[in-house]
Amino acid sequence: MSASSITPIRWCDDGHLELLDQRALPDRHQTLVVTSAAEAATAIREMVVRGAPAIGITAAYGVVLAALEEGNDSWQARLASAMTALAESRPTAVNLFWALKHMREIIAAHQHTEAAPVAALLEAARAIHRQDLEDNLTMGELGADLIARSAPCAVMTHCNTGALATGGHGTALGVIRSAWGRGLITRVHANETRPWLQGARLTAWELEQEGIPVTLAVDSAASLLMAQGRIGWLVVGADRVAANGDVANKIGTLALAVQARHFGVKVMVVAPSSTFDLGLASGVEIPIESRDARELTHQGERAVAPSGVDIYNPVFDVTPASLIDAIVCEQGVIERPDRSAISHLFTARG
Ligand SMILES: CSC[C@@H](O)[C@@H](O)C(=O)COP(=O)(O)O
Repeated sequence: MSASSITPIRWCDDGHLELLDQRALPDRHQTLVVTSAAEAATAIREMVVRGAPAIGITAAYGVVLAALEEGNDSWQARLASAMTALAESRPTAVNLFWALKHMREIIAAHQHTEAAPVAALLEAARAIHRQDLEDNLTMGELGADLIARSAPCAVMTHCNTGALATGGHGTALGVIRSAWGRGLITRVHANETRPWLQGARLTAWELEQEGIPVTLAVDSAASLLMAQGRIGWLVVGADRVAANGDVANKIGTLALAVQARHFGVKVMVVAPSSTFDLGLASGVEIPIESRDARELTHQGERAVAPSGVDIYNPVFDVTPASLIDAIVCEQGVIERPDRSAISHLFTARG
């Protein structure tokens, strides 16, 4: 499978969704068939599909599945309850709520039709999927232009922000792909990303598919790599960007940004406009997901912590805007992000 053919989400015209099961990667490539909105919500919750844009796209197709379902309730009631279940699947990535809002607008426009507006909902879900890929390609070029200022250099990335996490190409990994294609990058340092290992299992795999040189290291090696002057840019994605430019992303991003500032490494956040939540004044308002203690206490079936130990397992953190050099969005690049720069970008572009 080449990187360009990695397709984590596929709508099938007989009315079901196929998800590449990311829990089994990199050793097994298995597909999960999803036939209802409830199954789509479970797949998001259980990380069959993950990454902010991919979660939003899956939720949009989940609404289409609900429209295709049959039952005694009105289609309006059925879709309302499906959207509640989808909205409860994961709390941090705002792309999920953005996609549901979009689908809700389609439903509102067809409120009085007798049957659920399946065709219109499917077209909307497909458009969200397509647009995400287009946005990633745009951001890839914009981000690569920034890297060009210090090229050639090695970059560090965290978590997985590639084709697996999006409609294709990727956000931060999309910038890395584009920059590699332009000869601007010498190597990618991927952090393993404890505890779920998105960096080891998914990012290293995606980069290897494409022949982009990648070195995998434990998360705690990042500061040493930066101290040795081996990293030009830290390039990460986002799950939610507040109106003042604070960024929620995979746990560990905050520590990386602090270290980067200390060692003079530039920090780039790559996020489409669907990841911005301009209704939140700052990052303290972003809901942070905590996941199961077992992610820390076990490796597979083996216990690696004493039974019953108290566990703290937040899976995102918030990096203040002051530690970010640039946010790359498909609408444009925001250097030294703050409230006024963000508001200017979105008002200028609509
Ligand atoms: C394009 S992806 C940006 C973020 O969604 C990514 O960095 C991330 O934190 C994903 O977290 P995950 O818990 O794997 O869904």
